[in-house]
Amino acid sequence: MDQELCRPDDSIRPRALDDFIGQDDLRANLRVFVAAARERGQAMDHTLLYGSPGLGKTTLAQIIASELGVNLVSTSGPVLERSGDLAAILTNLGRYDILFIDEIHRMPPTVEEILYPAMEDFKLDLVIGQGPGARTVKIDLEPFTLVGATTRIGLLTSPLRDRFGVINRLEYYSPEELARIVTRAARILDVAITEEGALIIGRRSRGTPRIANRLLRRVRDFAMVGGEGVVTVELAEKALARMDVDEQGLDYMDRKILSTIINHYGGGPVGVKPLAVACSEEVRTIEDIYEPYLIQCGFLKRTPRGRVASAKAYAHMKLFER
Ligand SMILES: Nc1ncnc2c1ncn2[C@@H]1O[C@H](COP(=O)(O)OP(=O)(O)OP(=O)(O)O)[C@@H](O)[C@H]1O
Ligand SMILES: [Mg+2]
Repeated sequence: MDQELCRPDDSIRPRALDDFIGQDDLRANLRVFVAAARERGQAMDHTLLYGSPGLGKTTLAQIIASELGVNLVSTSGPVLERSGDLAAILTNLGRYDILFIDEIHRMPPTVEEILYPAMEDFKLDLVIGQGPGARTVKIDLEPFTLVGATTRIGLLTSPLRDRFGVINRLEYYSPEELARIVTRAARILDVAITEEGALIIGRRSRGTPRIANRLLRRVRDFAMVGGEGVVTVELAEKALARMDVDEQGLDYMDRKILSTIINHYGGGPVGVKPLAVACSEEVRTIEDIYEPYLIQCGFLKRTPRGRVASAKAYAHMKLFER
């Protein structure tokens, strides 16, 4: 229990490609790339994974390393403040290791520049000294694979993007896939759940495994306290209603965004900044987390003049008027 509290994701995070549910095309491709790299005895091509938060980018990076049988070294864009930070990591990589850089779009330009020769030729250009006496030395690196992850592919510079051999987009999951993910997690967490109960959670998880797993944990609490211990349709529906998650999987903030556009801005268009202020939320959070799903479901449209609520949004929000 303690361990679960500290690292809530670890026990249910899939460890092998076979346990990873959904993203079928991507998974099939990765299987080929991994097998080919192993067969050739080379580092796998640099791989970029992009998609909304919680769709499995970090999980996949770990799986790639374990399928290749190599070490994974993890860091993230914002952590790499100076080029020396990245140089230290690169020189310590072992042969064919995976270097995972999360939020790679947030790497400072000076750090990004030393990544180019490292990715291309497995070389590091180090500048030693300062001023007129400064000189560059080239250091050979072990062949490695860079796995980059980002929620914002549009913010990647093109020189960086072009150096990835493989660029993969993670899609939202279907309710059925999410139900399978929930069923698998329930088995690991020792929660009894019916097939239909899992589908209810799957339908309301915004296409996102991380949310599905989080809802499962909360529904489990309701099943244990005051329930029969089994997650049935009735129990799942009751628990999700208590958590303010509606039938479309929208939560309080999603509905607040829609109702703000409809009631304060006549349905839009409204810019994301005033919208964020009106909702007391950060622009980035709205852009990265809420908007993509609202757009995907057809509740929201992005136009050059701002965000617009769709007819579907009006119909959905009517349900909440009293
Ligand atoms: N395909 C999948 N099958 C089963 N579980 C999954 C799958 N994808 C993700 N998960 C679960 O969802 C959780 C979130 O996944 P992960 O941390 O890999 O997302 P991410 O894309 O890296 O998100 P972020 O952008 O926020 O870093 C994981 O702990 C894992 O348990
Ligand atoms: Mg991640």
